[in-house]
Amino acid sequence: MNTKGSPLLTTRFTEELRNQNLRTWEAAVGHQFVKELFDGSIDDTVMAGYLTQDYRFLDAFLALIGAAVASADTLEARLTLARFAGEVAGDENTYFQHSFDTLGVTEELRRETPNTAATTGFQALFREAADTREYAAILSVLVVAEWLYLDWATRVSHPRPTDPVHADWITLHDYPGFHELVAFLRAELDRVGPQDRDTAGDFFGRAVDLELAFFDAAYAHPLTEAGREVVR
Ligand SMILES: Cc1ncc(C[n+]2csc(CCO)c2C)c(N)n1
Repeated sequence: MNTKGSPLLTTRFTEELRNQNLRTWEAAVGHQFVKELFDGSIDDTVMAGYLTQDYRFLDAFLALIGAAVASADTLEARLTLARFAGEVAGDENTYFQHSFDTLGVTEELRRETPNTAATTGFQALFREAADTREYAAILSVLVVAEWLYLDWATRVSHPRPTDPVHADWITLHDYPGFHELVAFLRAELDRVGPQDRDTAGDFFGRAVDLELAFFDAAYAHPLTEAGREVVR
């Protein structure tokens, strides 16, 4: 028996959700983007486009964490989520600024680059989840965004690439605090999700679909060298 009094061998709720989306989940975690990030062969135009879109993702994501802080049902959870928001606003933002400089992605170019459908889809999903004001719905989206990234970053045992733009993107999704964060978010969804099964399953599934679409979009919409200021 575990602490909730369930038999040990029952599947965790978050595991169940992942199993329901396993094909798409595996396609995202084993994506060409992940392979090329680890072996350092990813094209700068692909990385520049990906990070330009992901910075918009980060903005909407921070708003979603705010909704999680507002809807959490315990002080402990609220404190953890608030600290998480602080981290996202710190280290993650620094990585983006350094990488845009290295890849020659100017603010102007970022302004002129339209959203891909996946970015717009994520922004809409984040807003929809936040607007439910339901902790389980919000957590379902947060769990996918964090757990799927932890999964790809930890699954491959290859040595880290040497380029900091590549290596630091992996490290941001595989350090002890991030493992703890994913453990916390999953435990929270395991706790509150089963009371809200349909909503949780709906938001979780749509988030997994978008994660795969987001990787695909990086190859469909590279930021061409002509548009960038520094071509390395
Ligand atoms: C498409 C996409 N999905 C998930 C993440 C992962 N992620 C999103 S915000 C954030 C900050 C918390 O550490 C992390 C890790 C991403 N970057 N881009």
